[in-house]
Amino acid sequence: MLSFENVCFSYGEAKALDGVSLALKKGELLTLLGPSGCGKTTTLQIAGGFLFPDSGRVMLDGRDVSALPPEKRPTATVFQSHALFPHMSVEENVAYGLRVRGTPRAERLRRAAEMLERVGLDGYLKSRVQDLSGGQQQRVALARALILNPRVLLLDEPLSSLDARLRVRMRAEIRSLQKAFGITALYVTHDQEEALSISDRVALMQGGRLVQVGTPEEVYFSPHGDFAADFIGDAFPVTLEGRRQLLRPDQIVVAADGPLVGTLVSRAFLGASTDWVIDWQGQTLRASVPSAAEPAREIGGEVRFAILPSRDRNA
Ligand SMILES: Nc1ncnc2c1ncn2[C@@H]1O[C@H](COP(=O)(O)OP(=O)(O)OP(=O)(O)O)[C@@H](O)[C@H]1O
Repeated sequence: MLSFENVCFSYGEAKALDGVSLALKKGELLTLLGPSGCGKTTTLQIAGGFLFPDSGRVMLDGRDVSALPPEKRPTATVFQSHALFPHMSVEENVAYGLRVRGTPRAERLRRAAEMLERVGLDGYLKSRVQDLSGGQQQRVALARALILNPRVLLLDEPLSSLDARLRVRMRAEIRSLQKAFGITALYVTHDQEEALSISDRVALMQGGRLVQVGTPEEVYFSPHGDFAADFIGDAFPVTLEGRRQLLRPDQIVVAADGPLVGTLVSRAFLGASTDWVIDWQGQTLRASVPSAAEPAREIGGEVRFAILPSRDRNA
């Protein structure tokens, strides 16, 4: 479908991508995940034809598209800012790409209306985009991309301008639209929860390279190295029975009859859960305690807990 073959790219002297090889399967949603500056957006822009590789190739349906500009590629991009035209109505925004392609007016408006119905915005055809909510604008941006019938949909942090609640709702909507259309999608985010919840596979990046590519469960339960374990799931290192291990906060279970005894160093209330930092034999542990079941404890007081075995299949 879409693949990157040993793609390298530099902005002047600064190397942004250092040999990225990745193949998307037909109909899958693959997420590029990683910290700021790791090269996610650069990879997406190379897929969309906004940037061209210094070396390596981008293949789409078996064809080398490395040198093609965006309008010559069967891709469509949804940007972080939505990039909608504020002076145009919703239907004009959605029909825009068809207008550029020379589709007759009656047909493009018919298809725009159809697409807006599919994203749940029928009734808003004549609205001005600035009168819509953030979530509705997001759906207009999706409809505008999907109407072009792209082979691959590219999404660059499409939810980052929305508030936290709407982000959670819209990621489910994007996922269900992507499945309903059966479209292959490349999605960029720096939010690990978003990546785990929305993806068929996650590609974790660091410093312009791919660290690990796998299903959400694979990258969570079998991280390749400390960076992956820490970035996806906040793992921390502990020495247990003379062996270094990576634990996650949900493996530390605070319980009155726990076999291990430590000292509570600090706690941070997060709502549904409360993060505890526990000192245990000079080692620092982090526990995620369900707030409803949080025992009353003084900072500096004794804490009893158990450690759940790791589900890491490589451990
Ligand atoms: N236009 C540019 N000119 C120079 N350097 C750039 C430019 N755009 C990006 N870079 C650099 O290239 C590297 C990769 O950037 P990129 O935007 O792909 O990362 P990212 O993972 O998408 O980060 P973010 O999540 O912050 O958007 C970074 O070190 C960044 O500083």
